[in-house]
Amino acid sequence: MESDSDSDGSHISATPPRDLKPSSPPPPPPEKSQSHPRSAFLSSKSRILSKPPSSRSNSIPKPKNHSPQSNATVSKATRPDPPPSDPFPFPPPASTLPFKIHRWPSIQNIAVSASDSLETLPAGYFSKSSSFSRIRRASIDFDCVEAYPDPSSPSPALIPRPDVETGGGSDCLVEDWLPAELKDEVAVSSAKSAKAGKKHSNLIGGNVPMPPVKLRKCGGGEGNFVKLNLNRNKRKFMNKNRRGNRNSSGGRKYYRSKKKLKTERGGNETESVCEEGGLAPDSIPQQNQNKETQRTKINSELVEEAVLAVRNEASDENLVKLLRLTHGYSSFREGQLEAIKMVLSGKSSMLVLPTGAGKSLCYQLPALVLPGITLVVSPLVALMIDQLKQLPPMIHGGLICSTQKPEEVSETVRRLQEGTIKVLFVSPERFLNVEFLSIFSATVVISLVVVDEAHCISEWSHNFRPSYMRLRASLLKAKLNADCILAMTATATTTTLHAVMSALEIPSTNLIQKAQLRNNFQLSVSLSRNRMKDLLVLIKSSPLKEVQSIIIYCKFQFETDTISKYLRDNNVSAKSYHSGIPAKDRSRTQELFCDNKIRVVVATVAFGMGLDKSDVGAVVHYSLPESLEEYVQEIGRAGRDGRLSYCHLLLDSDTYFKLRSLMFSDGVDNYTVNKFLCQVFTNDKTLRGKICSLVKDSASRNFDMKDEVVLTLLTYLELGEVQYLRLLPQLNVTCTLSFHKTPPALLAEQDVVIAAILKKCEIKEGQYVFDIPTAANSIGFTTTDLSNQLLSLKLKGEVTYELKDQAFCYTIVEVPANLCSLSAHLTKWLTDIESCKVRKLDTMFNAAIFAVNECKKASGCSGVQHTSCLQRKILDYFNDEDNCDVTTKMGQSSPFLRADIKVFLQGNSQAKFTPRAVARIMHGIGSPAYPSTVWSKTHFWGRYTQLDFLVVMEAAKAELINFVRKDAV
Ligand SMILES: Nc1ncnc2c1ncn2[C@@H]1O[C@H](COP(=O)(O)OP(=O)(O)OP(=O)(O)O)[C@@H](O)[C@H]1O
Repeated sequence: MESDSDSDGSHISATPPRDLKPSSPPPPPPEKSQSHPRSAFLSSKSRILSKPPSSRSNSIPKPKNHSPQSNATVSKATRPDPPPSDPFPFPPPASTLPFKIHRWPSIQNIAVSASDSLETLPAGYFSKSSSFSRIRRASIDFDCVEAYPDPSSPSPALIPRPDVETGGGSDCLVEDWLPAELKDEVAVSSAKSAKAGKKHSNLIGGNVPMPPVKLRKCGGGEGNFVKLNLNRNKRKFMNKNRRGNRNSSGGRKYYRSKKKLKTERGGNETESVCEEGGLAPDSIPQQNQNKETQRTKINSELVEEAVLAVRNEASDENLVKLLRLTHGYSSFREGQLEAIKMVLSGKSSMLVLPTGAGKSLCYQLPALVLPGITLVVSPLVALMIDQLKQLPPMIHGGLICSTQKPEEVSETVRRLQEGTIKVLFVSPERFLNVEFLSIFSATVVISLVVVDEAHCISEWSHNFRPSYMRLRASLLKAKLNADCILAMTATATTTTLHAVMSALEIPSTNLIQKAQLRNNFQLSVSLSRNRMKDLLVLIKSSPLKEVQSIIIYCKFQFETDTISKYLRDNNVSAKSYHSGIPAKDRSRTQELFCDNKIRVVVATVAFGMGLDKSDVGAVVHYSLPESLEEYVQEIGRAGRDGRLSYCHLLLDSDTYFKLRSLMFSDGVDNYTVNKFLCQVFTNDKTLRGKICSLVKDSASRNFDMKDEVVLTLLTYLELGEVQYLRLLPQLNVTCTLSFHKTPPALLAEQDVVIAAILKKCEIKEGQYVFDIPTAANSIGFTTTDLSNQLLSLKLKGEVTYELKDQAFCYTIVEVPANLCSLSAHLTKWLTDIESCKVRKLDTMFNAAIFAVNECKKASGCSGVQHTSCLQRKILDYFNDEDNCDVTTKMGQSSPFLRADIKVFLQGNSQAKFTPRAVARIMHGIGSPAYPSTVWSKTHFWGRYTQLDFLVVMEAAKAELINFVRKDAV
């Protein structure tokens, strides 16, 4: 068998390889190919704004040397190979081309691994496989093919598990997805083959080298180190200066100029500008300090009086007075007063206001008035820090997240218990866990729970966060005695709103919803064949050339770096921003941008959350957003000062195809989920209530699921309708210990932990290797207790140790009565979420395509400017998602697909595949068991990105069945 996946039978490929050099003229194209999708980009619509003629010179596509028709060395390449249906119904080209173009647009451009550099995907970005439903449609019952398998004794039908270190392919055996009758056939055949010493033809060979799977850095979604008490040294009452100012850094500038002045006058050169933007308190001249103190005192008294007045009567007048004193604003914005009054009267409410409309104020004022504390649950640490900083000085805030040091958490708890914190920010991962609940003694009363970015609760939102499942009214009431909830979002469809309000038990009468789109945007979109050039032209042409601050959003980290460099090379001051850049450099970039020292930030989605720069004048989407929600959220970074701002989308098909493929990168199948559950709820009953662990690396390869998907499943098992388990902090579970002073046996006599370790360890080359949870369980310790004990022995010089194998840890609360139905339920849940995400992407793409291709330009749209039609699409979408056009532009069939899959399987007959695995390879998506580093070498990699993933998966299933059947005969 061929072991090199690069030579997987490409010479008999049904479609030609991509990289062969042309050696004969292209074959005559089929009639249909005149409407080649790429050629659509040549239409006049593809010209962006006032693009100079030179940039249009490449408007006629050159045949690529990888194109099907250019390859005469391939046996079947003499026939045209476009898919029969037009997956991309752009209008035919206006130009008369010297040759016809076939339909395989730059597949190699699309073939980027899913794991390459896609910016932090929301936790809910897993796919599921529609395989579940598709398989059902094919009336093959794949449910529970292996209910409760004993992991130690594989069914005779199963092929021996491969060594995942050495081969490609997952631990999900090819037979797992087979119909029962075929499994029997294969079982017989396998047994025969085994007797005859024959290797199963679809078995992973041990000779395909498997590169190490890149692990993400641990730390989850709360990756930033957070200093406590950020608002402690805040300048008092500087908010009025800072807020509502065209230049949001006005306050900072004021202080900086003072510093400069002082230095010029020979003042102390060592005085520092504090991180929050003002001078450090000790540098303020004594006289000023006194005045400041005096003012603060008077203000505090006034605020206290105003608070009392509101407590007596929450009238408009009293509230405006309080607003003036706390925030310096003379009036409320639309929706604010309504929301504040609702909350003050103890009614849970749902607040939907556009980005930048001032939602934070709707909990800040009540926090001051209500007797207890206000808990704010926020999805990102960066966002929490920002919100903490933005609290007015008289509202004391604190923050709790998992990346804090223990002493920082203790300090917050101390302040909380002594009553000096009014607003506490907490991440959803922390919320309601045992440690968190222990903070709240009877003395700490919670008056209000605020759920920021509340759409994250709903699976049907664009940004579902499994950890938000913790936020259910019933749980909040039971565990925190919290009756009043304020849910806030800027972007939610009707479906999402219903889901959120139902989870938080908010009556429909308590919905405060204003238009989800501000009306100071000019929305434009253009088709682009050369986005980089078009972007430069855009920025250097009117109206953007007059705009001081611009954000460019990209989907991939590498794009942000490339584009910012390109812009700099062309005299545009630009910096990139993404989560791969060190935090210090990121804040520096944000600071430079806020201070107008750089004009452009080229960023992934990581930039903008909590950014309160009011004068961003333009947002350019270099990549298609994944949903209209994302689009609205990102354009919402512009024009927060109310001025007209420009939002341009550079539309290209490659990005759409790539994103659509990636939507399927996290899918799961019922049989995989079933196996997963079997491993989680191990048959070993003695483990009930004990600490269990799943090593991330091996679990993700065995089940061919990303860490995020594993975590989502575990989170569901903890927070779903029934609590099956309790998640514990993740840790490295394998410890290799060396003793240095006291001999091990002697130390064991003095130390119960060492005694337990010696009983549970293996000795390898003089070192003691053990599993931390196993050792902890044997003496009833928590893993933290055991780790602390080891640490103290290390500090005494007794031992040194190394830790490895990062794992998810949990204890089992209840073993599900029926693993099969639970796995079916979980699979359907994930599948539905994936379909929803795909629909959202299609809707976004359709809206953009409508603007460039179908907009009649009757109602104010003109040229590339489509404010009116896009606004209408967006509002329709938010008002009633179901009415939106979600027809897909993806191809639904190809005459060559089955043949290509067959060739691929033949060329890799030693590897095991599932239909999903094959479809992923055809779509150029890497996965833990089939990493792009290995599989991108096959020439089928990413070949069918323009065909619907589900269609490819169906074809793969049919071919795999044929393959196995043949093998069984
Ligand atoms: N009544 C008001 N008058 C003037 N400015 C206000 C008022 N309320 C809020 N603002 C200012 O509007 C800006 C945006 O407020 P905020 O950050 O709360 O918006 P948001 O709705 O939470 O936005 P996002 O959804 O983007 O987080 C802030 O600078 C805030 O101080």
